[in-house]
Amino acid sequence: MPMLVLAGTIGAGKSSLTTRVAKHLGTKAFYEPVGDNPVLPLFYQDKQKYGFLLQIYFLNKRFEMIKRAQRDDNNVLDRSIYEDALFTDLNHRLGNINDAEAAIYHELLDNMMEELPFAAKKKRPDLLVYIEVSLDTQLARIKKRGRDFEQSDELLDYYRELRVAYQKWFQNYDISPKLKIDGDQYDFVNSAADLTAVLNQIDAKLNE
Ligand SMILES: Nc1ncnc2c1ncn2[C@@H]1O[C@H](COP(=O)(O)OP(=O)(O)OP(=O)(O)O)[C@@H](O)[C@H]1O
Ligand SMILES: Nc1nc(=O)c2ncn([C@H]3C[C@H](O)[C@@H](CO)O3)c2[nH]1
Repeated sequence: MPMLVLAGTIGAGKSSLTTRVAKHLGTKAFYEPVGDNPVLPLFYQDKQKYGFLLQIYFLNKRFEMIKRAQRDDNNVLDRSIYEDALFTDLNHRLGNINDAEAAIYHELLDNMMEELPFAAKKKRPDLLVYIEVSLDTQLARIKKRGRDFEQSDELLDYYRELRVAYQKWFQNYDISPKLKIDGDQYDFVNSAADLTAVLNQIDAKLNE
């Protein structure tokens, strides 16, 4: 049975699709910590003060999640460890994380990756599914979901930068087979037909 990873920017639909793909494949779903994350609301209030701490928080949780998931060899993960580094690099570039913090983060990440069979490519994901959405769709979904700390108009530039960083990252991603899903076109949350179309694309890619 496969190990799938769902990737995409904030509000792209990863958690929603993780649930549906796991159900479809009869596998376990592993979610990113959000509601119980004490650092996330603080980060959105003061990115420079909490940027590094948030990256360490997510890296630690991600590592834990991958280790749990690997016990089963049969699962769907909401976001990849590779995207954590994308967030770190973007926040470094934006000045929210300083040079020393970025260097420490990457050293720690390398050390941790050596402990994962994942990193040795023995156990990389069988498929990375990237959901791409336009900025308008992303903003509409963030609004609809309604997490308070993600609503400020001041975050518009951050969301814009993140989207561009994601596009480049996906283009260069070569660690496993990959598939892009058009999250504007397919409403896999409300339309059964759209969900089937997306699941068919995933099945076809897994069977390649
Ligand atoms: N394809 C879609 N069509 C319509 N609505 C969607 C779609 N994907 C997600 N949504 C809605 O958009 C909101 C965000 O979705 P979701 O929480 O799955 O995103 P996410 O990528 O996991 O976000 P985050 O990175 O912030 O955790 C939810 O309200 C969800 O119902
Ligand atoms: N700065 C930062 N670094 C990360 O590694 C990271 N991973 C997720 N997030 C934020 C995005 C959503 O608000 C929310 C849910 O994805 O958490 C992150 N933010």
